[in-house]
Amino acid sequence: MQSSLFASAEPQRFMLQGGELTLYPQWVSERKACSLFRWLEKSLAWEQSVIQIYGRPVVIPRLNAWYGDPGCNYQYSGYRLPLNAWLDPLSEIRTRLHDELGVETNSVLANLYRDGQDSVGWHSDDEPELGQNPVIASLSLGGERRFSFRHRRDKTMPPLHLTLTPGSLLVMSGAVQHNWHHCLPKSRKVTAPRINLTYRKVVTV
Ligand SMILES: O=C(O)CCC(=O)C(=O)O
Ligand SMILES: [Fe+2]
Repeated sequence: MQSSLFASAEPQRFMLQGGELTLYPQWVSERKACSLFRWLEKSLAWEQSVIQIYGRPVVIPRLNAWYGDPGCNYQYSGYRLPLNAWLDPLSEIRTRLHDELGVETNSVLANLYRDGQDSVGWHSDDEPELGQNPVIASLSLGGERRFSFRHRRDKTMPPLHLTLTPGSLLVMSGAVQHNWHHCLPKSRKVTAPRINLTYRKVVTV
């Protein structure tokens, strides 16, 4: 399935077995998405982390940075990201997620895909510190990218391909992380960098 670029700002819902995705195509205006992108690109504590895959060091093909409440520690693939204190524009989005959508978070993982060669491979956000069935709210800024889901076990389930446009918010909830993997593939068609803010709730603070 391929989502089209909706002119309407109506949320789109996708029922995935055991979970749900809600895509708000224009959660942030184009103008605001643009200024936020520029500010985040120059202001966040970006680093290119080195993770462990099958015991070997791998330099991730993107930059990332971690912000959150004190004690919100987050580790993936054997690497613990340094925790940074909230910056106002990041906490403003956190407050809006809570007030408008009832999504409670205490941290945010920012990703910067510098070009089409930057990516994130198939994974699910199922680290123990996020608890069972986490709600993850993901804001896209900058260049548009494709984002795909495939079932973790049942290969007969059709994959889902979304296009994440600047200003769009994707909320993943229910058993999405338990049942599905997601990825942001490399692409030769990409012409602009992208920043993604994935708001999360670390439950083992
Ligand atoms: O860039 C994205 O939209 C998603 C990134 C992601 O899946 C992650 O940080 O866990
Ligand atoms: Fe993820």
